[in-house]
Amino acid sequence: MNADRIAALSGAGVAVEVVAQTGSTNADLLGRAASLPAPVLLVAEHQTAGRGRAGRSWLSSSENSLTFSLVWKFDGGPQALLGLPLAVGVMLGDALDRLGVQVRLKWPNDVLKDGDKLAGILIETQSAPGGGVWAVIGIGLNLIMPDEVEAQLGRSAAGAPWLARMERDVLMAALLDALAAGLRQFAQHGFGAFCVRWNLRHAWQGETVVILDNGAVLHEGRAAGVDDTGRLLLDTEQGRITVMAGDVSLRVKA
Ligand SMILES: O=C(O)CCCC[C@@H]1SC[C@@H]2NC(=O)N[C@@H]21
Repeated sequence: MNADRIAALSGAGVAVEVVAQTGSTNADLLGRAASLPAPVLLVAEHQTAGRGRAGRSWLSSSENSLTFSLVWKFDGGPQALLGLPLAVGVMLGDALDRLGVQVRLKWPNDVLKDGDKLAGILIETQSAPGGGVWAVIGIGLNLIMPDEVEAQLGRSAAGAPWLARMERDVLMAALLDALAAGLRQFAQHGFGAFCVRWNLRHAWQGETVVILDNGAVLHEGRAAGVDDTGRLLLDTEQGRITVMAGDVSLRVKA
């Protein structure tokens, strides 16, 4: 992939860097955030220590996935980022739709294609000394899922062969444009500007789900979308509750 070409194809005005290999693009940008004057996109052709949500690792194949992080500074404290991971899911969903791949979203921020995970989003943050907060938005997109990666994951994951045939620089520029426009909108209006679109893409709307914490079931109920701060609404036997954290899984029928 070519950084100059991605920057030229994109209208986002964001600095672009491409490296052949690194441990984790998120770790790299978190380490540099304090010295960055403006947003930077870092793309890695290969990651050796990709990080996933909840301390998990992120496995991907070099040839068949896109792994990148975008660092963005927001005014305000951590509150300003409420719902950001979900909003990024909407930005990706809209961009992928335009590229001909229909996706849905699983709370809090997985991108699904035909029920399997197509992309994962990991946002890590750091306070800026003079005020504000840096968000490092890391995205791993599976273009084609090779059998050996699926075997290591222990589950099936989606691929998007149509995207895999696209020129990588063109695909990356399209995603960068969607993210930059979306992040500017988020900075002004917060998750409220994305909530309706998230709910329209909700993969498990009305389905009976369980909320898990380290594998233990915390709640069970019907998924009813998210509120305007990004919390999952769950209709349980005791009434509606809001869920702030955890993994959601479809209930396995007895
Ligand atoms: O667990 C998840 O679903 C989130 C996965 C996020 C993976 C991406 S790949 C690029 C960036 N760098 C990392 O180390 N992780 C994110």
